[in-house]
Amino acid sequence: MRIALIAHDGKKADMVHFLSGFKKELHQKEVQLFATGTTGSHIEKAGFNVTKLLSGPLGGDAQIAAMAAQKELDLVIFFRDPLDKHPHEPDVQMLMRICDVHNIPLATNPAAADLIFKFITIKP
Ligand SMILES: O=C(CO)COP(=O)(O)O
Repeated sequence: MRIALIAHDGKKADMVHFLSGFKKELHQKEVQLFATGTTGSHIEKAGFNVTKLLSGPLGGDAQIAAMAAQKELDLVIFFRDPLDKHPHEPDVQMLMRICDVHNIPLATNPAAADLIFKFITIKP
């Protein structure tokens, strides 16, 4: 299971908190985590192994989108901050569009991500 993790600045703490609730599941060797740069640093500090890509505003969202388009991801978790502005909003929209084009599951808030993780982890 290849999972991409992205969080806007106002949601990075939520991302770490969310992942901490699934520590055991996420440490299984078949789970591979990818993240945009700064999100990845936060996740790493919380004790997870994660492949860090570029920071979002520098192209990280676009890199994740490229991976999704090439079927290199099974799930994208993107905690967006709907109350803030982002200079790379076109990249954000592009990433979500690519997920829909290629039918990649995309969770944009902790409640949706929680449902997906619970579904995945109870499956054999
Ligand atoms: O900007 C982002 C998503 O659009 C996230 O990028 P960072 O993880 O580098 O902050």
